Amino acid sequence: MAENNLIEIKHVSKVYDNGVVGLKDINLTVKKGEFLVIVGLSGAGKSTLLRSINRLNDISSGDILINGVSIQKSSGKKLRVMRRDLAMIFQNFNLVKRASVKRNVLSGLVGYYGIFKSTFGLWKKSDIQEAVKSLQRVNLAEKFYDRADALSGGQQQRVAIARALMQKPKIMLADEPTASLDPATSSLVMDDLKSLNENLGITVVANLHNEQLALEYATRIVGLRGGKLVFDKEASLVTEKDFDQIYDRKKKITKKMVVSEEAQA
Ligand SMILES: Nc1ncnc2c1ncn2[C@@H]1O[C@H](COP(=O)(O)OP(=O)(O)OP(=O)(O)O)[C@@H](O)[C@H]1O
Repeated sequence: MAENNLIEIKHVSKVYDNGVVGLKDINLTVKKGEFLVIVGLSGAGKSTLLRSINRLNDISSGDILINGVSIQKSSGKKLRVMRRDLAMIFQNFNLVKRASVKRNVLSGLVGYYGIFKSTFGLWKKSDIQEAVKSLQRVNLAEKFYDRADALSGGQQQRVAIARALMQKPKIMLADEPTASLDPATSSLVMDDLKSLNENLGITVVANLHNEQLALEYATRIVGLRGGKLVFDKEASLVTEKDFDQIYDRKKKITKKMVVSEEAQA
């Protein structure tokens, strides 16, 4: 394993129990510190791939290594310890809506405390201080005692990021983190992800529908289509043509193109 390879996806395929093929022979390496964005149409396999990385999905063949260790072959305590390095945020935020922000953020420690202590809120003072710090990172410290469902969608997503930070992850997996948000709020959430990537050195792997956001925030972009990897490029090298391949867009015929094609004829 090269020293900087944090996630190695090797010949990964996934066939669901009903026969639907989610992923076909995916090979992908994510290096420490990258901000990798996965783009593709609905059904392209983005969620399947992301959920395979922390083994919320089992894969059908191939292997996935985290820091050189197969998560696919790990179980029990070893798997639980590996998962501490892998935080995840979701399109629907997945907060306990009737609970306070404080409780939601502290629940990010469940991988360290276990379910019992988390359920009964048996937190150490130092953890409570850490929760405040996590919320400060997403500029929401003043919401500590509010109920989660009293916050806007964007604020809830940022609380979800603060919760994820509690587990001190090396990798942040973000499954369509802005899909439920308006453009301005989406940028705030993406800014938070960028900040933890740049300031805390957390590697980010995010699924996004929005190609503009992908181009703006990613260091590298991977395109999926029908479960297959179509392109894998540094963000600055990704072209309109790359996106056309995965979004099935026809070449737009503009007046200017007709004139220039006529001139060439
Ligand atoms: N639990 C499941 N059982 C059966 N098929 C599934 C399951 N989850 C996903 N699929 C199928 O696998 C394929 C890939 O789905 P996936 O959710 O990974 O795509 P996606 O790119 O994340 O799409 P979206 O953006 O809509 O979430 C699709 O054909 C989908 O219908």
